[in-house]
Amino acid sequence: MAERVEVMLSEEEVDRRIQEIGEQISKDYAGKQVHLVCVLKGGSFFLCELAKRITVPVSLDFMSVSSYGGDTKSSGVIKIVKDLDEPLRDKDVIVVEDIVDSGRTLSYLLDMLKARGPKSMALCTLLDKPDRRVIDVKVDYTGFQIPDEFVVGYGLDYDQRYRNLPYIGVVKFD
Ligand SMILES: O=P(O)(O)OC[C@H]1O[C@H](OP(=O)(O)OP(=O)(O)O)[C@H](O)[C@@H]1O
Ligand SMILES: Nc1nc2[nH]cnc2c(=O)[nH]1
Repeated sequence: MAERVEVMLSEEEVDRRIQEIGEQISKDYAGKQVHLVCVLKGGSFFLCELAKRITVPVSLDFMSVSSYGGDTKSSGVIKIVKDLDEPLRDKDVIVVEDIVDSGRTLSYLLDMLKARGPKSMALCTLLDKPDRRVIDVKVDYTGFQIPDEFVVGYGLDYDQRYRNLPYIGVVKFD
């Protein structure tokens, strides 16, 4: 079966939108330093592009999580595979993600990170699939709201492939 990727959002569209979000964050955090928290692996491509477009001082940290399998998977309970290097206390934190789907991962993760005492906490996602939401999550910055399709590119994988595509696409099987 042949596999191909159909473009949903072109490289130009994605770049333009990231520039806009970068400008908005720079305005909203004028006079402050933002601490960007990247959730690996998917969020890494968006984080790098976004960070370059933010004009207030930026610091970065990275974490990696995985959902517990089996019965607990649907609860959104996640295991920290790699924790942040720095404490969040008194920092203006923006969690940067590639996609919010059911909302389970982010709902759990944000609660966990808020308990570490940041001065403020916001969520920025490149993609949002509102039709798939199971748990309500407050998203502060959204690149694009997309329909319920499995997308790849810009950090998002299909079986670990396609993360490096510079656009958002949908895998089609002919
Ligand atoms: O809203 P949810 O339904 O919880 O889904 C969103 C999560 O799924 C993706 O991560 P994934 O598990 O694919 O990890 P990866 O970034 O390492 O590929 C994405 O980066 C979010 O963390
Ligand atoms: N690659 C990929 N991962 C996801 N995780 C949650 N939704 C998606 C999606 O549409 N694509």
